[in-house]
Amino acid sequence: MNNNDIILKADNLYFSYDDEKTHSLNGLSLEIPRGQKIAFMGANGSGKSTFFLCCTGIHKPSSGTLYYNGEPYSYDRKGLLKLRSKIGIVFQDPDNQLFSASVYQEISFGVLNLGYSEEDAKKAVEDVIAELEITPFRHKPTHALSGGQKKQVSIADILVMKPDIIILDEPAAALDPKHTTMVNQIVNRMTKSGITVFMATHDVNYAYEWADQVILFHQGKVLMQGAPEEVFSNPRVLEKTNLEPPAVLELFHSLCQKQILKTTLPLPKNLKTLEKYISDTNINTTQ
Ligand SMILES: Nc1ncnc2c1ncn2[C@@H]1O[C@H](COP(=O)(O)OP(=O)(O)OP(=O)(O)O)[C@@H](O)[C@H]1O
Repeated sequence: MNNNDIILKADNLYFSYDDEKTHSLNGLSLEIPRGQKIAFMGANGSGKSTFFLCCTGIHKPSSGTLYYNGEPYSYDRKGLLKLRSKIGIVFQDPDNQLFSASVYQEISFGVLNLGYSEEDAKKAVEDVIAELEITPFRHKPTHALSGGQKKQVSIADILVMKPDIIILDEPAAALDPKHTTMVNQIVNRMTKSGITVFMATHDVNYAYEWADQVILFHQGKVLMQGAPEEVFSNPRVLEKTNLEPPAVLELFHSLCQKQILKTTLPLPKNLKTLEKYISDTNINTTQ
């Protein structure tokens, strides 16, 4: 792959929270292609959140280098300001992110801090309020919002800055099905507009269908990176990271074993494709 196609690269990162005996990142290296949807998976404590905090410049690795658009990270004030505007993180718990009194203040804080004029900030905030359907509660204090509304505002906080990369740490955690669907729709719109999306998730079915690439973390480094079909068809790495294969793949393989479907078919991405395989087979056998 051409180097210009790599938006973020990590080279041999180490990071420890307290002492140098336990490494939360333990020689982690990876390359992320621009404009893709990347699912980060792995057991609890495997280092996903720590890596995300390093990506945004909140943590600095004790050794190793991060590159954004081919340039090594710079941790001076100017470098960090640039990182903050280009790589945004939406935390798992919105209460760790929202700190302004009102929704409007909350969403405008980031752009005003980046030096937008009042007028440009107003336009950017209004656009994102409309896009994320925040209008009905735009005048509410942030502490009075529901969990789903808080999640919408915390995504708006980041989107308003028009980042190149948006990092979502388990965006559907604690959301009901309606709000999960809404967040998924927002994420789909982001990827269509060319933003590179990193998402930590434990949901193998979602990751399998959604992601262009899956990165499996294990003990602070990358165990495997590849297309979802490739990663989720590897029983050894799934077992090591405590992951089950996606339901649609399990069903497909079981139908192949029973010789209802042919193993030569491409792996189905979702249940709709699997249903089509089955109905095509029925048509072929009844003709
Ligand atoms: N603030 C902290 N202080 C001390 N240790 C921490 C802190 N945050 C994370 N760790 C440790 O760093 C390691 C990696 O944790 P991290 O939160 O990055 O994993 P994760 O893959 O995001 O986990 P999860 O899926 O549970 O969110 C773990 O051993 C964890 O205990």
